Amino acid sequence: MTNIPTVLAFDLGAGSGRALIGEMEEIAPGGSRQLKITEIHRFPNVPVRIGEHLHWNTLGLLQEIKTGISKAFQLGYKPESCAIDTWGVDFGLIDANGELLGIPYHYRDRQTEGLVEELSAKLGAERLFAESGLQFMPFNTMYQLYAMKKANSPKLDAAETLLLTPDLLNYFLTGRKACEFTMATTTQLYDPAKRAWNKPLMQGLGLSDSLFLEPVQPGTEIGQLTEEIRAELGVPRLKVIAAVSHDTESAAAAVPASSPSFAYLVSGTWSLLGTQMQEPLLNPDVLKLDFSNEGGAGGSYHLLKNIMGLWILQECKRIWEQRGETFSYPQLVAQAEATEAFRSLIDPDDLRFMNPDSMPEEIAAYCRENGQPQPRTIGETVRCILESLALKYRMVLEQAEQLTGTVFAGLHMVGGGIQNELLCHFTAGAIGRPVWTGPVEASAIGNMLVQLQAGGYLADMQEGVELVKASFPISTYEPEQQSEWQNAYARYQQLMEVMPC
Ligand SMILES: C[C@H](O)[C@H](O)[C@@H](O)C(=O)CO
Repeated sequence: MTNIPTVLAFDLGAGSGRALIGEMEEIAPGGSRQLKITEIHRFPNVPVRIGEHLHWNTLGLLQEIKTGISKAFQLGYKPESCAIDTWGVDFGLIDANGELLGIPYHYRDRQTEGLVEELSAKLGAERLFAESGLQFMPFNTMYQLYAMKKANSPKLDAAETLLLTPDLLNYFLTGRKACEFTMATTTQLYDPAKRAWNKPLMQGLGLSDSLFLEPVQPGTEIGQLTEEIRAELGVPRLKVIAAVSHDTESAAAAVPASSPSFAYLVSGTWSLLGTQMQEPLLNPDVLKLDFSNEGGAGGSYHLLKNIMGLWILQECKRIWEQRGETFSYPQLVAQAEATEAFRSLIDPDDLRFMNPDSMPEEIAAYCRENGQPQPRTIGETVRCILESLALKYRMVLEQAEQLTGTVFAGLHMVGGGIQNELLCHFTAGAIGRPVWTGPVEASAIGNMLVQLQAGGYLADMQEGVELVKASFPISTYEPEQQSEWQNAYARYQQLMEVMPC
């Protein structure tokens, strides 16, 4: 019997993490191949508040990763390698003895409030953009480090190395420190034009430039599981590979597009809407429209925008549950469907939605302050969120077209958010073009493709995309109710003029 190439992917999102096995099966001898994915472990990712700060439960996440590795072997799989992808920007600091200093901050921690404005005034927004290519988001690594600097954090003085979350977890697994390229590009301290760390900027902020390791490309072997972990788990040798470690870009690498130039939306806690480029786009229009250039697979760059995403709905659901009103997502969507269309709209990217004490009340306040009826029911609130997201997607899609001079035939949506079919319908309606959805597990699949390529089973990532197309169904949503969506978009544009993003 021939061995089926098997890999283990860990995909960690802001709300939950998953371990999935990927098996590349030959469906006819010498013929076409398919990727079969099996989820073997799922765990919540719950941030922890200590005093005034919000942190990740990094050690808990490591423990869940170890459980995922154990389960893989207990279930009889023989993965050749494993790899981890996570959200961007966050990090741990390692001291001279190789130990973690403190507990990594969560990107929604409030320590960076006001720092976008402060650093733009101090250094110039133009310079910051030209040298990072990034959207001005308060949680970018640069602002987090600057907040620590301003607070005289002793951790910064004691730190020898900064490891971004996937690199940190890889370090715990292997004892090897590395910095993966796509994560490095989310820091705002990496210069995309020079493809190098921005040491003058680090020095200007009072940060030690030796904190940052030379980036490695996805597919690089980080090392083997440490002897200690193998003994603890009772598992054989296992290679740890650098994935496209930033989950957004991992998902983008798995978009089953047929055209070389396509627009995608990675839908989850965040909505990341963009398109792949070969080189970063760093002109003043990109700065004005506040887009990001983030590193992707194969050294590519992606022009994209972070949109607040389903976080707004997740937070409402959490608050309603606290009040004893517990509904599943399908139940929430059913309530939204039964309400009046386009009653009230919000700008999902207003920073007030970043981490408010009560999301439903924040939405109601936004509507009131903008002369709109405030949502009265759960269904009305959910509808307001989903319609507003869809309209925002149209705005950002059109901006991406304007910046790249490309007209996109439709939008590929991937990630967990595509399970919300109403959002997919609304998106097709809002953009007035087809929406193609799938696969749900795009980030984990992108992670697997990198491992399969590193193992020599795929010639390149394009062959990986063909594998995705052969393996996972795509659903199509056609645009409907076009005059209603046009009117809503006109209203939405007016709202954006009042409160620009
Ligand atoms: C901080 C955000 O999570 C990040 O910028 C975004 O790109 C992401 O990684 C979403 O998972």
